[in-house]
Amino acid sequence: MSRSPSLPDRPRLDLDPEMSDAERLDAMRRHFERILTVNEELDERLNEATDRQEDLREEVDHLKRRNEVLKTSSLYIATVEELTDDGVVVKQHGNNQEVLTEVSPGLEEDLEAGDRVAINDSFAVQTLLDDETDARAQAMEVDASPEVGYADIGGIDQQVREVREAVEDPLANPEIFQEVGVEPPSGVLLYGPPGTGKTMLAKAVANETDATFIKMAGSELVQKFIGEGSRLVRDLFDLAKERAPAVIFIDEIDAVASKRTDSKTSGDAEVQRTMMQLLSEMDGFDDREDVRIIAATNRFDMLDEAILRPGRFDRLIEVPKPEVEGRRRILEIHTQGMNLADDVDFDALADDLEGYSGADINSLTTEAGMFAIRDERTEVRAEDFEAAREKLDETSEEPGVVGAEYRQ
Ligand SMILES: Nc1ncnc2c1ncn2[C@@H]1O[C@H](COP(=O)(O)OP(=O)(O)OP(=O)(O)O)[C@@H](O)[C@H]1O
Repeated sequence: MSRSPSLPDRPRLDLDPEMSDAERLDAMRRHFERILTVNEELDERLNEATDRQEDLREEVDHLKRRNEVLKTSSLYIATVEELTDDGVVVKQHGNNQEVLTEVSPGLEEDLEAGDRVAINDSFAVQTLLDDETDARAQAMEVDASPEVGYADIGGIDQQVREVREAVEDPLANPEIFQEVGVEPPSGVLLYGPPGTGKTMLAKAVANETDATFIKMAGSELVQKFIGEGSRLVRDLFDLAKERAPAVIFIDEIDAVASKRTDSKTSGDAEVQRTMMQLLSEMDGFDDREDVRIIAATNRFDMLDEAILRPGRFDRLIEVPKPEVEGRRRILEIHTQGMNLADDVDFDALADDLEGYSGADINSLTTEAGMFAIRDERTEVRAEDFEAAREKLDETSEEPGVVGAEYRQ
């Protein structure tokens, strides 16, 4: 950086007592002119300094922002072990490394042993995090006895059979597998368009085997803190073992198990770590007969093949949209409690609903009921189903509305 030139000297007025009045006046005029010049020069220097100050301020702001980004993009999760006079002992999640570290000013008083905190690259504690149980509760749905049975699922009988074979038999009769000497499939992967009954299938199999249903959405596993996703995966498997017999259902598995991309952002690395944790939990799961794992995806094409290897998700079951007979059955299931008029013809209706998923058919029946209510009738007629179908077909033209993106 160049150093500023020194400031101009202050002009001096030298008056000689021998001077005549005219000479004095002249000297004073010249002095006055010198003062004006110096003043102009100082003004100019002041403007320069103000501009420079402005530039520096911008630079400081920029550096502050960068610092913020750096701080937030590289935080790790740790648990406070002990508060000592020399600092705080924290244990980092993931590698269990213990370190004695310092705390950001203003945080010291809030910390207690057992707290979950975010630490930066140099292990300094940056933030106090919410209670871990909150994070767990948000990410997982636990249902001791889901109220879905096989009879509630229509049009995918073959898939129900396959899931029962791969999940129910090892839970209910593990000895058969031992006697025959074969390993039951490790994990079942259900794939197909949205709303075709994948979640229902997983719930039904948990219900019918009296197992606890534990659901986690893949998108919830992709956490912003380093180490958090893999920790949740570990928690998920620990919880399943505690609550066994249990069915673990990982929805949207593509969020954690997509093909590797070329980009090397820290977010991708974190997703990779979460997937590795998932694979290692599955690989290390020897005595797994009382915990079964089901995953689901709408994006089979995106999956990393590593998760499909033997011993992992090695039973693939496609859950397609229902054919006409399946649509008829799903219509029956979802109108069971409805007061239907004689003119409702399920065969004709099922024929017309080409491309509808189970979830679409469920919406259709509810919508038809709404038309009857609006018309102040207690009986649902064929015309209500027709009006409901028109309404759903209309909304499905708009992107983002149920059905639009996957109805071929
Ligand atoms: N085969 C089916 N039989 C009966 N009802 C169905 C069927 N498929 C879907 N439904 C209805 O649609 C709702 C949503 O289905 P579900 O959540 O099981 O779909 P999904 O395949 O898991 O969807 P996503 O991929 O979007 O998670 C169900 O609660 C049920 O009312």
